[in-house]
Amino acid sequence: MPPMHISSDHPLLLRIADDLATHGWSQQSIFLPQALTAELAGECRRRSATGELTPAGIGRGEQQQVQEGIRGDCIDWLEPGQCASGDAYLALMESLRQALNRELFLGLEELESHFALYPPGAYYQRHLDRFRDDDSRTVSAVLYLNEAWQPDEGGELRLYLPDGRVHDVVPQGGCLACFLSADIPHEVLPATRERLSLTGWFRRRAGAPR
Ligand SMILES: O=C(O)CCC(=O)C(=O)O
Ligand SMILES: [Fe+2]
Repeated sequence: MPPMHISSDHPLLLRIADDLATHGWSQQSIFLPQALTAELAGECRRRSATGELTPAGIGRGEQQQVQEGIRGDCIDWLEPGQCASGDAYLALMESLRQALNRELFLGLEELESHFALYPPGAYYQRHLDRFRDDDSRTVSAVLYLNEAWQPDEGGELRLYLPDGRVHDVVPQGGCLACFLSADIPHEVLPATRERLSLTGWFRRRAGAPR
């Protein structure tokens, strides 16, 4: 993977900041170069094949439970230094973090991200990404890793917008969906094929004023 750097004043990142400020969400259909998307998809599949992905839980800490009736995906956290494609993604997200802080004064301090795989038929019921006992998740950013997703394969991310409308994001490879974690309820609809993503949350210090 060639080293990739996007400066924090790249127009794509400024557009995301502007969308978040104006609407609370943003969809960038061509966010990642195809080669990087393919490498990240390969890493997600590799982790699946070696059993590194595990059923995702609901909630935090000791209250965490696996409930397939609420969410049916398997996940594995991405840490720096694990793979070149992951590091390239983290570098991009660092530029996005700097852009959001500079443009929107969000005070985002860190990113947590995991690979996710939804088997066919799996879904994630409507929810908010902010935990009741921890308000540090501020911006959610979901990157899709699915090559040539067809419109009839389902698997949309359905956003419930503040104005009462819904917006469906097709999980097409290279597409990034961002939204304010506390403000936009959303759900993942079931798909007829395996659905891969890399989901990140920019966090502020827990307890910081909104
Ligand atoms: O994969 C998606 O489209 C969204 C996943 C999600 O909502 C979550 O992991 O909290
Ligand atoms: Fe979510």
